Amino acid sequence: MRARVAARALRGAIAAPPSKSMAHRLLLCAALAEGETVLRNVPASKDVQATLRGISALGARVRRMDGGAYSILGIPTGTRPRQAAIDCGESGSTLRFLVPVAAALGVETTFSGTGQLPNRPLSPILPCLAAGGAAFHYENTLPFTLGGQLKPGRYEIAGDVSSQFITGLLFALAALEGDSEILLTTPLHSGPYVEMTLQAMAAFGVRARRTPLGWFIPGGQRFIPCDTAVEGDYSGAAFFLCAGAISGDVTVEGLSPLSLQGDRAVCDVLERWGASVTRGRDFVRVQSAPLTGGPVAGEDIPDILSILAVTAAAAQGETAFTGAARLTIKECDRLAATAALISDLGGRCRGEGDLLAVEGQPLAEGLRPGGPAATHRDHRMAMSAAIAALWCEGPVELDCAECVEKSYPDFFRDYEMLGGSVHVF
Ligand SMILES: O=C(O)C1=C[C@@H](OP(=O)(O)O)[C@@H](O)[C@H](O)C1
Ligand SMILES: C=C(OP(=O)(O)O)C(=O)O
Repeated sequence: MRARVAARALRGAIAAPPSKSMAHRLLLCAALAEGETVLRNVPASKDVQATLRGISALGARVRRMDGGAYSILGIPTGTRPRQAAIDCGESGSTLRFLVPVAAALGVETTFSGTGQLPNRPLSPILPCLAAGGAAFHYENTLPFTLGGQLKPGRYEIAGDVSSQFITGLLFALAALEGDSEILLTTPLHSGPYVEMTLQAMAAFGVRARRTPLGWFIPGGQRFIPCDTAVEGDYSGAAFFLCAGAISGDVTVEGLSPLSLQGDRAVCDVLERWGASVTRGRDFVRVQSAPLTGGPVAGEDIPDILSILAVTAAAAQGETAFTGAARLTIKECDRLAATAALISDLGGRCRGEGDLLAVEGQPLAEGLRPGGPAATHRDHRMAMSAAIAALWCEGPVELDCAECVEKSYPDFFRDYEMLGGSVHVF
């Protein structure tokens, strides 16, 4: 499905979508708990559907309630399935969280996936799982089957490929009877995501302690079921907050200023660049103002780098994002795709090594042509392209509109609510 989108400015208020990252985590904890958890404000995104399928396959009983809530009966200790098959769709989080968890539960599980997922890295976690008791034969693609039984102990892993491996290990090791330790062999990137993991675990009464080189996870802990709601998503909201900064006045409701989400940094970056940012108790409002770009460290905030680059294209001066190499292993090579998107629409951007560099041009100095935009079927590229339409004279034509369903199914509805035009064909 293609879409032609256009907007001169976006104005108004929308509700933040629920956080996909927090939903994955709370669902995992609920699956590991004994008894019934009620989880409210669960996103309808495809990735979260994949995690719901995954925990069901491992033995959790999932029931949809009214209004986006779910009841989850945790995986019973005595009657776990011996085998399971999980289609992770395109969700890296689902795969990388569930691989160590399945091994901790001792359920022989076949993991499959679509899109780029079979090509995204999994190998960094496999040696430590093998040393810890898991058994598998992995040929650098999916499907692959993992069996064996993970034991408590010492797990060494790189911190700079994907933090999702560490999140998965934290869940898995906390479900074992003995004490364990995670040791980072390289510095941690995407660190705030690990903090979100610890926060989700704490909501279920489970703890891990930071050590100089990793985490200590006491064994014999129990995940205690609870009734909780998924918080609003800064990663999805970032698209419209950036739109407010480029041209307009956008309020996103349901965003907590206390959230541990690393992508909350979008507010600080936009403010530093000159936008007017108001942080309320439960909302963020961004109003446009003349923007001047400036350097951004991207190591911890990979999911907002593309939309920040699109925003920097409408700012005065050059903006350099460091830590951009990790964008090459997302749903597409987002480093190349972001540079191509901005360049194809008439802006200036290059991606090289660990650097994404944008040469901006303020709106007052003229609009860019617009035209076709390649999404590579990547939700964050599609949403970035739609916001880039704000600095384009003509419409922007996306080659795939439905890919937004991976994280933000209502994206185009919200785009229209704020005054943008969307024609799907
Ligand atoms: O843990 C998470 O919820 C995520 C971690 C990040 O991945 P990396 O840790 O691989 O950077 C991020 O890009 C992804 O969208 C969600
Ligand atoms: C990379 C993403 O998610 P995942 O790694 O879970 O597929 C994302 O949402 O941009």
